[in-house]
Amino acid sequence: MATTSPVRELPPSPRGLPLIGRSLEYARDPIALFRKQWESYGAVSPMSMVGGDPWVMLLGPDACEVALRNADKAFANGPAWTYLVGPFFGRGLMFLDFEEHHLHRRIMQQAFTRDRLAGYVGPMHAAVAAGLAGWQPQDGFQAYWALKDLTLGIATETFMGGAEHTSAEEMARVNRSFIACVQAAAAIVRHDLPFTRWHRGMRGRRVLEDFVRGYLPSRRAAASDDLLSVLCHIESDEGERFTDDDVVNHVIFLMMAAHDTSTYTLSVMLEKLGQHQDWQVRCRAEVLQLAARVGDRPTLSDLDGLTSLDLVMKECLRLRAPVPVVLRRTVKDTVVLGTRVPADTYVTVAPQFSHLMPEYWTDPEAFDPERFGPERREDRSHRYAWEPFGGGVHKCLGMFFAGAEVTAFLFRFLQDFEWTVDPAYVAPLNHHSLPFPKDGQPIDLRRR
Ligand code: HEM
Repeated sequence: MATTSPVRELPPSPRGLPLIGRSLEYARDPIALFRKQWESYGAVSPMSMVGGDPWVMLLGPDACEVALRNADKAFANGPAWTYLVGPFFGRGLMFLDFEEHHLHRRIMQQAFTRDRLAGYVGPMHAAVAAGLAGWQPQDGFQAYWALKDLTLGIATETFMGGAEHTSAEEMARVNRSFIACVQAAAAIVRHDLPFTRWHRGMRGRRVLEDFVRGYLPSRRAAASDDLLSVLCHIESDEGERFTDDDVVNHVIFLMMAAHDTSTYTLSVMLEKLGQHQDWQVRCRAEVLQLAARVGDRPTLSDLDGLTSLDLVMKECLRLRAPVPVVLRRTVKDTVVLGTRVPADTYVTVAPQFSHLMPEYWTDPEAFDPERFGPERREDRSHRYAWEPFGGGVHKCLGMFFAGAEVTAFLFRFLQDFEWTVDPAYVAPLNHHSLPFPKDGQPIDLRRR
């Protein structure tokens, strides 16, 4: 006779501090918190975070897979992400669920086809060249902040067609507004009161809306290759299109989704390539070979051939995922690996922990890009062992865009510069919202 194991109930959550639960512990050292939870409870553990609501943490690829695949439609994105950053990025694709998400994703996919991506690569090269022209080689060069400006330049070129008529000063204000919106996610006071982070985030959102809305008439009037224009004109196979509000919401979310994640990925790559000169030399040799063959402006297919850079990018995303956790909220009771998770529970899904589990990776803390090479393919140890771009229906729509952006940048950078980072350096990370190096990621930079 078949037997079924009884469903376990979650043990009570450790209390943490009033109002903020264990958020500070997360902000201090998320990996240490993941390990503590894993050792105390295993894959499904109780948590307490900001707001005092019940939270659950899912650790390891099996548990992450259940939530990301979402076979019984128990996990929703909107109510979870809205809680964290909804007023600033709400109604972006990642915030939509089920039928509505399906409809918007169907339309938006048209903006990320291979042909469209190939069209974004030209403006990327132009923005990289313009951005790098201002980099002054020196010891302790603050790479992270320079990269942040440069990737905003890429986003402005590829998303907004260069944002003609916006002065450098206004662009700097737009950049500050993004930062205000992202940082508002970590606010303890989550109301629009003067002088609070939340308030600065709300003000930032208004700046961003005015900025994007100002370009709608010209982009609706004539189709061009930038993402804003593409979103104005694309339709799904069934003829569905975005309204003006949809376009504004999607572009603001896309700029956020693309900006911090790519900046951090590049910053980690500069750190690791600065510490591991053998890899820097290897990647440069590949780039020089490509440049000798195709010149200054490689196409998307040319960039695909930079295989060493691809290995390094994958390894950096494993060691330091730009999105270490994704959020969900249960819309009904469900069971994860035998443990009941009640309806209306916030759920933290932690891909970053899977990336460091010795069960799936040899010497997981070591920088070893070759582990992704055809001989080893450690990422195949489990379908969800490596999931920096998430999984299931919400899997990152911009992953190939990010790959193109990163390789377009390094294609130019490796030719023009060489750099070192002390092998003993450990980046001091701020984890209040998406991670970034508090010291600006210093590198010793020389022109070649
Ligand atoms: C290295 C860079 C990036 C990383 C690590 C990353 C990571 C992620 C992750 C983990 C998710 C899933 C969120 C969830 O499941 O709730 C996601 C969603 C998304 N990302 Fe990215 N992302 C990156 C770059 C980009 C770029 C460059 C774009 C756009 C140009 C982009 C657009 C999106 C969109 C539209 C979604 C929502 C997909 C949906 O909900 O259907 N991302 N990203």
